[in-house]
Amino acid sequence: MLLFPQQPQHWLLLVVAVPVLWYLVVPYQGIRLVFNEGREEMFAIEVRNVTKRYPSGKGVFDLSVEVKEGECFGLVGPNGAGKTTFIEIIEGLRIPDSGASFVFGVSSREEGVRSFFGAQIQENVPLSRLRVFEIVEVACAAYRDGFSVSELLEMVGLVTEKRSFYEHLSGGQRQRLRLAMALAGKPRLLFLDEPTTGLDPHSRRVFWELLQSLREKLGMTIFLTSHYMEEVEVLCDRVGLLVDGRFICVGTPSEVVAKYGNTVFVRIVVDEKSNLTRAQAFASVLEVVEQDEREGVFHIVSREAFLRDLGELMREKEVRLYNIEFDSGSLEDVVVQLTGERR
Ligand SMILES: Nc1ncnc2c1ncn2[C@@H]1O[C@H](COP(=O)(O)OP(=O)(O)OP(=O)(O)O)[C@@H](O)[C@H]1O
Repeated sequence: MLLFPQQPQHWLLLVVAVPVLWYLVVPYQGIRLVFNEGREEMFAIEVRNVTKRYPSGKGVFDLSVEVKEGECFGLVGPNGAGKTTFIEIIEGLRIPDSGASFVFGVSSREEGVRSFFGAQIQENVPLSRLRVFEIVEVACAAYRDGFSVSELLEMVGLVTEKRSFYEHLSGGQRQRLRLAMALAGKPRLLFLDEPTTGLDPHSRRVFWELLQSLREKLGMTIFLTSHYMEEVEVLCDRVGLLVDGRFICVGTPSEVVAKYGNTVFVRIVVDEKSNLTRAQAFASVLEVVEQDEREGVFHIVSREAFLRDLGELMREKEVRLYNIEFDSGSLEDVVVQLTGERR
């Protein structure tokens, strides 16, 4: 009767019953489809208008973000901006005052949300008197269908250190061990909170390479916080800059630099008969980074203003150019500039 209604009242029942069942049953199964401009899409992370205000007035305010499956999203911002608060709301460890967040369609408030992600434990967890393989064994014991101890040690390059005590590992090895623990349950989503803080530049690069190769192999989504903009440029598809609990900008690192960066550098080289020493008097030069008679690097107001100055110099002083290169600055320049503007 319900499948092939004959009577108008049965049609009415069908029209009412199906949406009600859909609403009740689908979230229960942990499946929630997001209807987005006619497309059906389920995000790895979806946060809608989340606010958490602490008694001090600090916190995070009206934050929304969507992270696609397989994407690497970087959350950056100064100390106290609200990064940990935001990440812990998504993980279900803090309850927001308002708004909602979902991981693969499951509300962060539900216990089951934990099955989707792995997170790196913090340095202050007491592990020092345990050996590497014992620590990984404990992590593996929590999952039925996760990776084995030997798979994990292989993945993070700690096979030869498996009998070493945690306290004897280098900073880079400890971070790789924490990564192994986070990966134990074969998570679809990995949370990394400042994963390379305290590492030397070489160990940091080793960690980046490891993460990139694991991402290629396992295809997981990554949500990380970082204070290193180079790390974000190397690893992340998109970045969100959080200041005082609010997003100032979200986009790919190059979009953010192109849209918000007003730091422009120029390097010019002139021929041997020309002299560049007058260049620092240009109105368009904010700062001389380096300069000698034939070559100079300047932090400038804009390309247009500098080219006007240079045109004048070439006409009046017969300066001939060998080479000119502009550089828009880095994500770090933009973040420093935007963060400073808000302070
Ligand atoms: N449980 C809490 N109770 C009261 N205030 C808190 C609590 N947790 C964080 N705060 C405050 O909220 C603000 C945001 O803190 P949060 O730790 O989220 O920032 P963060 O961006 O992760 O900082 P950092 O980069 O230093 O780790 C800070 O001013 C902090 O003091």
